[in-house]
Amino acid sequence: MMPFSVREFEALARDRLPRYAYDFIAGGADDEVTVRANEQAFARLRLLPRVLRGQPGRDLGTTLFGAGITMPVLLSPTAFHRLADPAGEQATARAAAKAGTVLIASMASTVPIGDIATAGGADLVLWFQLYIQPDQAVTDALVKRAEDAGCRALVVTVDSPVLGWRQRDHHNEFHDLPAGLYCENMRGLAGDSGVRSIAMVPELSWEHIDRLRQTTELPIVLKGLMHPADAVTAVEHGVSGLLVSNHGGRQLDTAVAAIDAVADVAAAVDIPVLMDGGVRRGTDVVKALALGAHAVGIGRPVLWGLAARGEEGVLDVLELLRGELDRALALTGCASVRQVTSDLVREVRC
Ligand SMILES: Cc1cc2nc3c(=O)[nH]c(=O)nc-3n(C[C@H](O)[C@H](O)[C@H](O)COP(=O)(O)O)c2cc1C
Ligand SMILES: CCCCC(=O)C(=O)O
Repeated sequence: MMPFSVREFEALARDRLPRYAYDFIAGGADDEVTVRANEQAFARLRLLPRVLRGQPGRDLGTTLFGAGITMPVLLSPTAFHRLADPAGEQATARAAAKAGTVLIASMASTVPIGDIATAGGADLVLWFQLYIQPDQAVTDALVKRAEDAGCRALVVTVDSPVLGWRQRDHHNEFHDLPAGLYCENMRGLAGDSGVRSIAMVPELSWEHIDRLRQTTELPIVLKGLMHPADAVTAVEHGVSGLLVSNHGGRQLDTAVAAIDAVADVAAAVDIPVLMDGGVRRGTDVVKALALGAHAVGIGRPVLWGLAARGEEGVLDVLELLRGELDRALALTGCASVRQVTSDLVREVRC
């Protein structure tokens, strides 16, 4: 069956993946209230279209930190792509390059960042997601690896001072990567224990961000920030962008849906605000833009594409979303992503 939506890709991926891998990807923290809320919140937002604004075509392109991208849909960082396909992050990188959008490579990738960059080639806009490590020398080495690979931004995940309680992983006893898979970016660094050697740092604070700011010239994006007061503080600390996210409901369960946090954060700052969590349709992208996001990220949909059909599947997912976004813009009366305004969304009770 040819999938015609992200949801249909998920069904295909579910059939193909071993149970533990499907659960790792689909699952979230505790009761998974926030996993569900991320999608449900989009359904609660409804579009109020404009008509008769005659336009021959739509311009989906935008720019981020000086790089042009063909649509405001990024690949959010997700760990362990080789769980979904043997080519792992290399396949994902090729698809992102072909689609002309940003790949935020996870620090927990199963292909080293340099090889991801090589696979994507010169066309790929590559960013690196970082968990700041307890040992500064390890963090510095990771930043150096990302810079050497040509990454154009650092995305620092700040919603994980400890890891969320992933009940499905406990039931499946999924604690170590299968033989042959490795957190490749950690290889050879101090404390590298081989498997899942990434540490969460409960002490993480603004001082860590200040220190990182002094270490690198790359733009820093904070990922996992939801509160407008934190957004203001981030700007004071020289942060260049924000990715509003609750980690796809994998960290703090019962956190508000990511889309519900966007408007207040966007109103509080002048730097680019991105969001991820629950984006499954082109109409979701329009809603996020209307609420002030510059672009959105997708996490699980990429892995569904990868598990279903490798590189081609990731590209199919991205192109499905591009088509949906294009149609949604046409149907709301927008000639470009810049024309999406806040009056196009209404919240309903359902
Ligand atoms: C399987 C999986 C692995 C993830 N790994 C990471 C990671 O390594 N680093 C990170 O910052 N976020 C990670 N995330 C969170 C995503 O970046 C993103 O916030 C989330 O998936 C967005 O929600 P969505 O899956 O509904 O699109 C992961 C999410 C999933 C589903
Ligand atoms: C130590 C890897 C963490 C990956 C991650 O962020 C997630 O599974 O959500």
